[in-house]
Formats: sequence, structure tokens, C-alpha cells
Amino acid sequence: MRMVFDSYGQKCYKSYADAATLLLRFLKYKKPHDVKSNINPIAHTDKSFISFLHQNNVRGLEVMTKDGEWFTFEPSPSSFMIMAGDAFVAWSNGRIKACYHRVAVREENEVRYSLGVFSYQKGMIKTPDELIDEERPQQFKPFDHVDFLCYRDSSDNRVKAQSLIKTYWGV
Ligand SMILES: O=C(O)CCC(=O)C(=O)O
Ligand SMILES: [Fe+2]
Repeated sequence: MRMVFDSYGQKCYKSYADAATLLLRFLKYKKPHDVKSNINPIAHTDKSFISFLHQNNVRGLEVMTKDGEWFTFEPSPSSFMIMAGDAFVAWSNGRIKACYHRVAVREENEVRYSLGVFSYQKGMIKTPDELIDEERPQQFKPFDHVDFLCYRDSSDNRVKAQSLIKTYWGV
């Protein structure tokens, strides 16, 4: 994270880190009997600032490439998946893209375990002034990260997850 902030000339990494709050989740998936509901959870972008994932050896995490193709993450004991979430998109004024992903366990009798650390900000997220200019005008209004999560939870917009941040906080 510090490297990303530095690369954008931002000296505010400490205040970002001080306001970060982390959620740790353990997840378990197996191939459902009903093949139609095999895609679980719904394809989405995370609402976090950034997410870190680690898992056992059972494949299942799929990420959409720029060309719209699903790519299956190849697990290994030493690999982590680090994904930008919607809040990072807004902070960077759209420079950073959120990772669109889903979990689909396709192998019979396999259980996939994953460990996710999701980083959220306490308080407001505002695009730094230096990341807004004529070439790239402001794309997102400042917003409270917890309000954004409440908006997600209180609506059926999960299914429109890919563009949720743009829908709610887009200028
Ligand atoms: O289990 C995983 O690897 C991903 C879970 C996930 O996408 C999420 O909890 O948002
Ligand atoms: Fe996710």
C-alpha cells in the first residue's frame, strides 16, 4: 500500500494506515449439489479498500481479465491474492481498477478453505486533490466507508456489484 501511495506522490500513507480497520474472514466452499448454484458468491468487486486472500489447494477463485475472460487463480501454499476494492478505485479517482471475481468450486468432493483480510477505512474517503486534474476530473464524491457498506447491505444492489461505487458515489 505504501508503494502505491508513494507512486502517486501521496505522503498521506500514515493517516490511511491509522484509519484502517481490518476484517478477517474464514470461508469454506464446496461444490453444491445443485449445479446451477455453483457460482458462489455472486461475482463482485469487494467493497474494501484492499483485500488479501490466501487459500488451501482447491481451485475456485476466478478473476475477470481486462478482456472479459474468467481466469482461475492457481493456488499454492506461498501465494496470496491481493485485490483492490471499490474504495481504492474512488481514492485513486478511477486509476486503480477493482478486481471483479467470484468463487466457483467445480471439483467433486473437494472443500475449499480461504482466509480473507479486508481493509476498510474508519471515516471519510476522499480522492487526494493531486489525483484530480483537467485530464482526469473528479469521478467520486467523498464518502464514508461504513455508509457505503450499509448502502450495499440495505439494497439488492449486490447483483449490480460491479458498478456499485459508480452508481452511489459517482460524480
Ligand atoms: O474465498 C475467496 O477466495 C474469496 C471470497 C470473496 O470474494 C469475498 O469474501 O469477498
Ligand atoms: Fe470478494
